[in-house]
Amino acid sequence: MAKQFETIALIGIGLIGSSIAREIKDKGLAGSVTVSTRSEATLKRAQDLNLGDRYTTSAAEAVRDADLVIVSVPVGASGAVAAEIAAHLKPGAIVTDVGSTKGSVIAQMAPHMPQGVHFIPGHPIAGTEYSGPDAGFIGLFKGRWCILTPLPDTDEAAKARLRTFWETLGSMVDDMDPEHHDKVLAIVSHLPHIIAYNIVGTADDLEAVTESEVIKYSASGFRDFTRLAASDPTMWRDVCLHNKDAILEMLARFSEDLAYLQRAIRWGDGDKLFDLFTRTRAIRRSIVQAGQDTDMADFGRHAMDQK
Ligand SMILES: NC(=O)C1=CN([C@@H]2O[C@H](COP(=O)(O)OP(=O)(O)OC[C@H]3O[C@@H](n4cnc5c(N)ncnc54)[C@H](O)[C@@H]3O)[C@@H](O)[C@H]2O)C=CC1
Ligand SMILES: O=C(O)C(=O)Cc1ccc(O)cc1
Repeated sequence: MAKQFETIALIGIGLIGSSIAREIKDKGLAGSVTVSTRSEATLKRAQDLNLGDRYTTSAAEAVRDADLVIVSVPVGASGAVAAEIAAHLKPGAIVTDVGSTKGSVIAQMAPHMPQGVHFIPGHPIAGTEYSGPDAGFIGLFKGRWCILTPLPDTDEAAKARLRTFWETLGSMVDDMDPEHHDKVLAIVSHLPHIIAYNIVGTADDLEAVTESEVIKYSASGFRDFTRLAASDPTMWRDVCLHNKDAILEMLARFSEDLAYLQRAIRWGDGDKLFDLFTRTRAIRRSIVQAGQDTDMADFGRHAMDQK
């Protein structure tokens, strides 16, 4: 495939950054890739995995000659990274990110972006419960959505280049308003993770009561929750803190609906239960039919296989 950028800088080289690095190398999308991350140990691991061409712990140094800068760090670190790179960005460079929240990332990064630099926030809706440079793999983004949340007055040519980049990685690309993104992702991604952390925590607290049988007899439903609940604690702490309003709004709605369910069970209202379960089954079936089954467990297994 043809080269799309002369130099790409990857700031943060965990699951997402290293998956992007592998794709760039595999598809020959850059003349040169500079990898930067805060810790020496992670950088060394990235070098051992041969994820880039140049390696540095200085994000400022990494972006100096980059035409495309991709920030793939926990969302709480976005502001610090933006502050560090701002003065060193090349005029005309495209700066993007992959953070799971968009309003907060924009609030943290946009004020630092100099005139003449194209800041286009993004979010690939693709991942696993694994983290770190070893967890990345080619194919992670294939057939998955990548949402761009451009600011008003974003340069169309720069946006088109970023769109083409993600499409080359196999993604389908959509534009979205950041506030809308944060609400949608709160219900389809953030709440499921919070619910998983909660149910696994509750089961763990109950271990004494249930004589340690929770893990022993865990059925596949509970196991599905444990996969999500194994996701990176730093990343998900940051998501919760940085999409606070939308998450709290969705949690309130969720609690209300749970109370409705609780009431139906208490009063033996089988019709209500049956109606809800019928409606939700139809949703799952329509997702599977549309070929949009986000069974990330497959990705998880794939990542494990690569280790
Ligand atoms: N894990 C997932 O399934 C998905 C994650 N995301 C988003 O992608 C971003 C990265 O997530 P992962 O790759 O999964 O995380 P990860 O934990 O695998 O990697 C994070 C990387 O950021 C580096 N880092 C942390 N703080 C830093 C700082 N202050 N300066 C420079 N580097 C720093 C770490 O050393 C590591 O290289 C997050 O914002 C997350 O919300 C988006 C889609 C899916
Ligand atoms: O592992 C899973 O099931 C995921 O849902 C992966 C994921 C995590 C965070 C995102 O912002 C996008 C995708």
